[in-house]
Amino acid sequence: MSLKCAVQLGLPEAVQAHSGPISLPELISALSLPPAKAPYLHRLLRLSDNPYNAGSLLLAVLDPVLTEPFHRMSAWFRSENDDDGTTPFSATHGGKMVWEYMAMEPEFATLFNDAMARDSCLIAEVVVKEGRSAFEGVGSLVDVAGGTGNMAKALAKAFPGMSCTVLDLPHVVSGLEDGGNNVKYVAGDMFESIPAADAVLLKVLNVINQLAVPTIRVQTYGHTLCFNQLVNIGSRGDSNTRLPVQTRL
Ligand SMILES: C[S@@+](CC[C@H](N)C(=O)[O-])C[C@H]1O[C@@H](n2cnc3c(N)ncnc32)[C@H](O)[C@@H]1O
Repeated sequence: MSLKCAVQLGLPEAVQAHSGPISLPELISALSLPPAKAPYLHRLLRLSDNPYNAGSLLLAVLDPVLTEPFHRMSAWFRSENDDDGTTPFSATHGGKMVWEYMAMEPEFATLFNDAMARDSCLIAEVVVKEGRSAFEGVGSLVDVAGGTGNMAKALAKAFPGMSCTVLDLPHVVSGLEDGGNNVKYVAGDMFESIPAADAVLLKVLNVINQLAVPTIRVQTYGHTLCFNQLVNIGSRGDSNTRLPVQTRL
């Protein structure tokens, strides 16, 4: 919650905007805070603005839109609704599922999409550096549920011969310009159709308990590339899975 407060106050931006080290009084002034609050300010974590800034992710996951459903989990467990598709999220938000909710709440959707885009910046950098072989011979690729396209943009830049299509729901991609970097956007539902391409990219998150470090696997299943972010929740790892990126062909 301290991080949320720091981001809401605009602390990272104030530090970033200041040329050189910033003193506490200068920071208080830059943030337009009462001088009496100076003693408390040093307790807040400082985040700096850069493409990997976790601020929007933090604000998204701590937003009541996402935290409220957790307060209803025990009630959901006890309820007899196994076959009606109700989730803690939909029970909180008038029966809407998460993507349906996002389509109707642009402010939260923007926050969430920005959080995803920041994450993709980081993952794309690792994938491009460590997983190049998975893209050899791929002339066209479609990033399914690719959000606002940061992954596709990074891939198109790294592999100029490859054209990239980002498929996502209309409220996410409508209004986004086709990038000059061989990137175009298609609004649609992945359960209805996926644009034709040499390869289909899926970025998924798995929480498993065998790995010692967070790991990204670039796996290919036929023409499907799967960026599998494996997040460790265990304590032991084995030597085969310690690489930051694995390419499985
Ligand atoms: C967790 S976000 C991941 C976005 C992006 N792949 C990334 O890693 O940054 C999931 C994405 O799936 C999209 N999505 C959900 N249902 C979809 C559907 N039926 N068809 C296409 N996209 C969908 C959402 O709009 C959202 O952008």
